[in-house]
Amino acid sequence: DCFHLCRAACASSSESQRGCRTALRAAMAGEGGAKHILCTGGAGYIGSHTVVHLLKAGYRVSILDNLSNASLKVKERLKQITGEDVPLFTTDTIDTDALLKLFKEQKFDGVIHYAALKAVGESVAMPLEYYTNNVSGTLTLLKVMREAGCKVLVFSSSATVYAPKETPLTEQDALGPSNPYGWTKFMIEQILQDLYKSDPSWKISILRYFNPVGAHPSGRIGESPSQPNNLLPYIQQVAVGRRPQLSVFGNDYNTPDGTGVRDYLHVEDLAEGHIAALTKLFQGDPCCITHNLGTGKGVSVLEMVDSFEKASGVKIPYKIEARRAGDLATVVADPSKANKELNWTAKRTIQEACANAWKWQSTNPYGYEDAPPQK
Ligand SMILES: O=c1ccn([C@@H]2O[C@H](COP(=O)(O)OP(=O)(O)O[C@H]3O[C@H](CO)[C@@H](O)[C@H](O)[C@H]3O)[C@@H](O)[C@H]2O)c(=O)[nH]1
Repeated sequence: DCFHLCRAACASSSESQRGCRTALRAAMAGEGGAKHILCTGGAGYIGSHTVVHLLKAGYRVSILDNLSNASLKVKERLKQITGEDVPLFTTDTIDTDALLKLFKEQKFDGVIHYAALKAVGESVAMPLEYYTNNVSGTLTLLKVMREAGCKVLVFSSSATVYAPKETPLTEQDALGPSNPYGWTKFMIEQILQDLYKSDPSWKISILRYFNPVGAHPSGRIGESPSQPNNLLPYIQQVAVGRRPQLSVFGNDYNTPDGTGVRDYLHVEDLAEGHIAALTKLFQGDPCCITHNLGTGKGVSVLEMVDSFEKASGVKIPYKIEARRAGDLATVVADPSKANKELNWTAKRTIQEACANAWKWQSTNPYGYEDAPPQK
């Protein structure tokens, strides 16, 4: 079919990729036109990687991002990767009038909603900001989507909605977040279920991600936290000399090497999971359906350090410290529902994730920011 022919014809230059996408969109036009997707939070870590894959799959894309935790530089990096100048609107999701205007002007066919505050510790200190931004922002977006008749939504949820448990987690497992950030995701999931019950013409996909890692293989986009909380970004910053050493939070857990075990998922696989979910919504009946996106495999902190050292050739000094409050020994997904229903599987390895993360970090040691002045 056209899609596979186009893919086969795709060379690596962005010029020919653009030609390929034009052909793909022309083919989609025969089926009612290339769908126009709005990615809220599309300049962020996961959003920016998804934009690349949406374009590759023949979608038209616009980004909505208030740049509170993202850089305008992402726009030029996306152009370098894809050859396309993706429109970026800096509207806030809680600004109803601006959103209404945007939806009137642009005619979106669907939305992937990433825009949110996401730091667990910060959410404990600033719950009102988190509930306002994440929950109220989503309510505004949903009301505007309803008003505009745009009722296709992929929502960025998190494994953090589950109640603490140490076996592979299925979508049926008990929910119960342990911090305000997690509660905002939990509440939005509930709002989406209620919305669908009230109006079953919506098509809604809720994706619960486990631990996204890695970067685009080009090294042009990646995760860029100024203060990293998560394991791999911290290791990356130790590797480029921004931090002296890694603190390993506990080595007395009931795991093979005593350190915490998580389900690390390459951000490129995660991006493809969104394309699979979105495409399924467009092809299928109205629904409100939830899927875990993870690998199903656990990796310990020390295994991650070892993989990163091998991928980068850089030694990561670390020190064993006390357990971090609230951490569990093991959190791993059961991804079989997504494997089956979305025909999606996480394919990339931890080694690939480390190699890609290193390419990004070593060529952009301060992420999208300029290096601080020398003392
Ligand atoms: O400097 C560090 C950072 C982390 N860890 C350990 O590394 C593992 C992973 O930690 P982290 O990368 O912080 O991920 P999680 O604690 O699993 O939390 C992530 O994954 C959750 C979903 O599973 C989301 O809710 C959170 O937002 C997201 O930060 C854990 O065992 C931590 O104890 C360290 O030893 N040192």
